[in-house]
This record gives sequence, structure tokens and C-alpha cells, in this order.
Amino acid sequence: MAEVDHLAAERATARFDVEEMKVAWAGSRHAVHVADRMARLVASDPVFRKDNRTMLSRKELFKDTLRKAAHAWKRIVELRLTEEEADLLRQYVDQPGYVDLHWGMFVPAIKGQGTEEQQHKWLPLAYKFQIIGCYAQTELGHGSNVQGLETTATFDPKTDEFVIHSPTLTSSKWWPGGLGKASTHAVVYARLITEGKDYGIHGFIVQLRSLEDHSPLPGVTLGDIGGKFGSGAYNSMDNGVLRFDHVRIPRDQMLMRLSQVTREGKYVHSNVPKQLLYGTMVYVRQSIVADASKALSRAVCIAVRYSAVRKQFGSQDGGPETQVLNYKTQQSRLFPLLASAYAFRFVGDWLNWLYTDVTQKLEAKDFSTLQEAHACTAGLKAVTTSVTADAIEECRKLCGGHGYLNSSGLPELFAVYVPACTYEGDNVVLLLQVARILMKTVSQLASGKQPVGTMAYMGKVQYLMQCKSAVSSAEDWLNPDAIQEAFEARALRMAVNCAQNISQAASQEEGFYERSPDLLEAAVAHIQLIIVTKFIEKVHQEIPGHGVKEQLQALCNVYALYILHKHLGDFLATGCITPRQGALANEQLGKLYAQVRPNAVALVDAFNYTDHYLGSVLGRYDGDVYPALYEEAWKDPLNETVVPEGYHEYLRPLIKQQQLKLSRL
Ligand SMILES: CCCCCCCC/C=C\CCCCC/C=C/C(=O)SCCNC(=O)CCNC(=O)[C@H](O)C(C)(C)COP(=O)(O)OP(=O)(O)OC[C@H]1O[C@@H](n2cnc3c(N)ncnc32)[C@H](O)[C@@H]1OP(=O)(O)O
Ligand SMILES: Cc1cc2nc3c(=O)[nH]c(=O)nc-3n(C[C@H](O)[C@H](O)[C@H](O)COP(=O)(O)OP(=O)(O)OC[C@H]3O[C@@H](n4cnc5c(N)ncnc54)[C@H](O)[C@@H]3O)c2cc1C
Repeated sequence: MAEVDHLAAERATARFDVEEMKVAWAGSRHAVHVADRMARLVASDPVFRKDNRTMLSRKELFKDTLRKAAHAWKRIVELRLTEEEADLLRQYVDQPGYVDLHWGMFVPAIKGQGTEEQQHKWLPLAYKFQIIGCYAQTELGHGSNVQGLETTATFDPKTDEFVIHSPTLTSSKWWPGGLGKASTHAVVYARLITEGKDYGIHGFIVQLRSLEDHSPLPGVTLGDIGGKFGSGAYNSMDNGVLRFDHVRIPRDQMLMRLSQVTREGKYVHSNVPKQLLYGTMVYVRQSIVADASKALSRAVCIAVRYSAVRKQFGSQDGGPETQVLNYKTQQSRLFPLLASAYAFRFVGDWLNWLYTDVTQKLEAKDFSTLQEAHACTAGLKAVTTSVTADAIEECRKLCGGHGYLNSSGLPELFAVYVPACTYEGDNVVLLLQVARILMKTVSQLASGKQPVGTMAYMGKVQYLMQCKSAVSSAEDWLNPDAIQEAFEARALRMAVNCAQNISQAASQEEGFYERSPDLLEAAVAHIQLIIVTKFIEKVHQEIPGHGVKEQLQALCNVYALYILHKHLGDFLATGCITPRQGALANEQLGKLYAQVRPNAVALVDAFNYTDHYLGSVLGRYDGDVYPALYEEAWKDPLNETVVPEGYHEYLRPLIKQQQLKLSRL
């Protein structure tokens, strides 16, 4: 705890119990305690220091990542941490690295697509780090279009092996994290060819490097694909390139849970949807939604605390300067982001529940919710990552000039975060998947088929297509039913409009292609409805703690009315609300900002982030920003010498030359 709390006055104005809000944010009292313990464990360990990260060269940074990963593993083993604790510890280490892919994709791919026998063989090796794995799907030529991958896995019945081959330059695996330098194994996605027939993409476990000296195995060419956006940031990750020259693997290294190749080379597909092959991506997409709320809340925490510390311009009578957080423009930019952080947290929790539920159903051979899981994970991944990436940049601007310094933590957070809009599915490609499912659902309405899950509202088509909002005062917008109805009507009408336009095209496919920009917007409207709905549902639950429910209610309204204001064109164009009702929503939004203002600092305190995890001099808990900024500047390598290197070669001769010229005049 800080000795002098420059934000004490801010904390004193909070009208709710911050400790109970921490519980609401984390999900349970247990979750708060575990997270707290792990965060402090990391913060107090000098190996996990990260304040110098942006000053390291790529090689130093990569070695630092290896060191941290090894040290984290040592601590996990020494302290006998549970899986939950270990995950949190890695999260607080906060440095992307090969372990993310090992635990996050390699292990889940084997769990999801391997037979019991295969799991029994490979998982213990992975669990003890006797092998290190990555997820090698994307190629130089194709990422989004998975069916377009070119790597081949041809079955050779003579030797009972698959021959893995990269037939073209564009078939080189390109991007997999952990592949470049660290992994010994990969789950490789390749076209399965047997008995002369191409059966499409399947997963194979392939060893890449020697377990003795880490050198590439014969026929394997691999390396790192090069430096990436920003200093520090995602450059700690060894995203890699990989080519195979007729590399042989035993038949039983094909992941055979969904389909098999027999000893004779016969292809057998189990009676399950082929999309289960994409299961690892669905799993990771739901983790990415949870991660979005973490990244967004970090940026918002920095911007809120700093905005409370920073003062600019005085009162007209020469009194004290104004905290920038008091400017209405600062509030209208920042508070919707604060509300979005909470909204993403709660929708992330719900998505995690949905994923668990779908997984249990799949195990019982019930595939009915597969489409719902795909639409929700793809859509929520796309919307939450796009908003978060933009929001981090907005937080940088909200911190003025100091936000541009590495020591603010925001440039690195942005650089680490932005690829989330691309990896695990480009956001546009994923939203078009949602749109496809929306169009399918609309087309089935006429046949009387009742939509289910998050599409259930579309079943109220008769009502939602013609309803008119009853809002007649700003306060009316505090009614969750009014909000819910407006969002449902907007989403449905946008989807139906798209479907009508598509039906006028020469073919469904052509119509979809022509209308894809509108379809994107319809998909976003549907996903925003889900986020609003889940926030409203959360607030309806019993939430203990003085004032906690009231604050969450206010944030829920901020989130919904901000989206309504931002996308007012949609609501007006579809006739869901009138211009007057739009203006009333904006009026109410202003009142809500005033309600959030005294609670803002406490609302970010509830994220319970250590100064180490935040990694920002602007976001310090104690608000003692200026001495920290000043001190950080002196740590820059440029300040190691008073006279810079290069002075004698370039500066002195220049200055002397000018002096000489002047003396000749
Ligand atoms: C790893 C760590 C995890 C923790 C995260 C926390 C953050 C930590 C921070 C840092 C670490 C980050 C690590 C990042 C690692 C990144 C890894 C990757 O990027 S891996 C590669 C990911 N690649 C993609 O996502 C590719 C995107 N493309 C696709 O998914 C597909 O090709 C497609 C776009 C969906 C198209 O598929 P396809 O051509 O097969 O078909 P369609 O004709 O469109 O669809 C056919 C039917 O299949 C349905 N469908 C499609 N996908 C799915 C699915 N996933 N599940 C269920 N159903 C699916 C589709 O709806 C169609 O259905 P019908 O209409 O026929 O009914
Ligand atoms: C940091 C990072 C880490 C990664 N880690 C891994 C990993 O561990 N393993 C792995 O296998 N892969 C990994 N990837 C690859 C990643 O999954 C792909 O980059 C991603 O799926 C996007 O595919 P792409 O690069 O082919 O983009 P493209 O599909 O080429 O996208 C280019 C542009 O085309 C647009 N576009 C493409 N298709 C359509 C369409 N049908 N309609 C409209 N617009 C379209 C996109 O919106 C985009 O604007 C990683 C990528 C990054 C950046």
C-alpha cells in the first residue's frame, strides 16, 4: 500500500464497497484471493521484472522470455500450484511466449482431437514439458481460408506412415507462435491424402527438433519470421516459419478422434460434424474474449487514475487547476470504455459457461449447440478485440503527451494487443461467419422454425419488425426493457433488411458478396445485443455489497446508451427509435457520467491490479506520477552518458564547421 495516497480524496468519494466490487469483477471471493496471491508472487520476484523490456534488443528480449518461462515453471513446481494458480501466475508474468501456445493451443488440440490413447501418450509429456508444442495451421499463402491450406500428409501403406510435405513456397507454415525457436513438436494441419484421394484438412503431431540438442530434424526447415510491430511487445514471441521435405511420421500421429486412416489406408470418418476440427479455435476465441476485458481494464485503469491526477487550466477566478477527469469530454470518452471493460468481463464469463456447456453436450454426442458456440465465440471475439484495440489507443490519447511514453505502459499494451484483431480469425472474416448464420436463421423464420439461444429474439419477428419505442423522457432509458427492445429491434431489422436485399440478387452467394459491408454491421448489432443482454442479466442477479449493484446498473446503462448513441444511425434508419428518443438517450448518458464520476477511481481499483502488472507510471495506485515519470526518464540507455555516443563523429564536427564559417564572416 502506498505511503502517500494522492488519490485518497478520489477513493473517499466512492459510494460503494470496493472489496465487494472486486468479488463481482473476479467472479468469487476465492477468485479474488487466488488472483491476489499470484499477482503479488510475480510482483515481488525480481526475475519477473519488466520495466526495462522495451529497451531490450530482440535477442535479449527472447532470452528474457525463456528465462521467465523457465522460472515460472520452477515456481509452479516448487509451490505445487494448482492449474488455476499456474494459469494466473503466467498471466501476471505478462510476457507473450511459447508457453502460451503450448498450454493454450497444443495441449487443447490434442485433448480435443486426439483419441484417448493419443492423449494418454502425448499429454503427460506435454504436462511435464518433456516436449514443447505449438499450433501450426496458418501458411504463407492462406490463413483465413483454412480449406485452402496446401501442406500435404500423404499416407504410405508400405511403411504405415504419413509423409508430411510442403509442395510450394506458399505452403510454408507461417506465424505459429513458439514455432520459430522454442517448440520441439507441433500440431500441423495438412491435407490428408490416402488411396489417391484428398480428404481435406486434418491435424498431425509432428516432431520438429531433436530432444537432445534442439537441432531441426531431417527434412525440417524452420526459423523465426522476424520483428513485429512496436518495441518489446509481441517480439518476445518466436512466431515461426516451417517447411517439410517429405518428413515421415507414424500413422498414429494423425489426430484420430474425429476421423481415422486404417492400416490399409482406408479413410473412416466418425459420425460427427467435420467442423469439430475447428474446436481448438473455438476454445481459444472464448479465452480471447476474457482476455479483452483484461487488456481493456488495464488501459482504462491507467487512464482513469492519471486523469484524476492530471490538472490543466484553472478556474476563472485563478483558483486551483481542474482535474482533467472533470472535463465532460474526458468523461464521455473514458467512461464508456470503463463500462465496456465491465461489459466484456461479464459477457466473457457467460461465454465461458456456454463453451463448457457445449463441450459437455458434444461429449454426449449432442451437436445441436455447435452453431451457437461458433457464432458467439467468433462474433464476441471480433467485437471485443476490435473495441479493445481502439480503446487502448484512445486511453493513450486521454493521457496526453505522457501517454506516448513507453513508461506509461500504453504503447506496449497497444502493440501487444492489436494482433488480437487478426489472430485466431481476422475479425471481418469472423463477423461474416456470424452474418451467414444470421441469414440462415432469418430464412428459416418463414418456415416457423423457432430460433434458439442468442438468436431466440428473432422468433419475435412479427412484433420486433413493427414495434415503436415507448420512451418519452430521459429517465425512461433507465428501464432495461426499453433498452432490450430497442437493441433487439435494431439487430433483427438490420438482419432482415440484409436478407431482403440478398434475395433480390441473382444468387444467394452473389447477394451475400455484394451486401457484405451491411452484413458486417448487422453482425455487430447482433453481438452488441448479446453483450447488452448479458450485462442486464448480470445486474438482475443478486449482487452483495453496499452500492455494488447500483454501480453496475449505472455502468450497464452507460454501455447500452453509449452504443445506442454511437450507432444512432442504425436505430434511426431502422425506425426503432425517433430522433427525439435518440436525443433523450444522450441526455441520460450525460447524467450517468455524472453518477460515475465520484466512483471512477474506485471502479478501476476493483480490478485489483498490482503496479507491476499495470506496468505504468501513470497508472500507479498511489497516483504519485510526476516523480516516477522523472525517475523513469533517467533509466533510458541514452542517459547512461551525459555526452551521447556519436558526438565526436557527427555533432562536434558539425558545430565546429558552423563556428568556423561564422568566424570567417
Ligand atoms: C493461445 C492462448 C490462448 C489464450 C488467449 C489469451 C490471450 C493471450 C495472449 C497472447 C497469446 C495469443 C496467441 C494467439 C495464437 C493465435 C493462433 C492462431 O491464430 S491459430 C490460426 C487461427 N486461424 C483462424 O482462425 C482461421 C479462420 N478461418 C476459419 O476459422 C475458417 O476457415 C472459416 C472462416 C470459419 C471458414 O471455414 P470453412 O471454409 O470450413 O467454411 P464455411 O463454408 O464458411 O463453413 C462451413 C460450415 O462450418 C461452420 N463453421 C465454421 N467454423 C466453425 C467452427 N469453428 N465451429 C463450428 N462450426 C463452424 C460454418 O458455420 C458452416 O456451417 P453451415 O453453414 O454449413 O451450417
Ligand atoms: C501475432 C500473430 C500470432 C499468430 N499465431 C498463430 C499461431 O500460433 N498459429 C497459426 O496457425 N496461426 C497464427 N497466426 C495467423 C493468424 O491466425 C492469421 O494471420 C489470421 O487467421 C488471418 O489470416 P491471414 O493472415 O491469412 O489474413 P487474410 O485472410 O489474408 O486477410 C487479409 C485481409 O483480407 C480480408 N479478407 C480475407 N478473407 C475475406 C473474406 N472472405 N471476405 C472479406 N474479407 C476478407 C481480411 O479481412 C483482411 O483485411 C498468428 C497471427 C498473428 C498476427
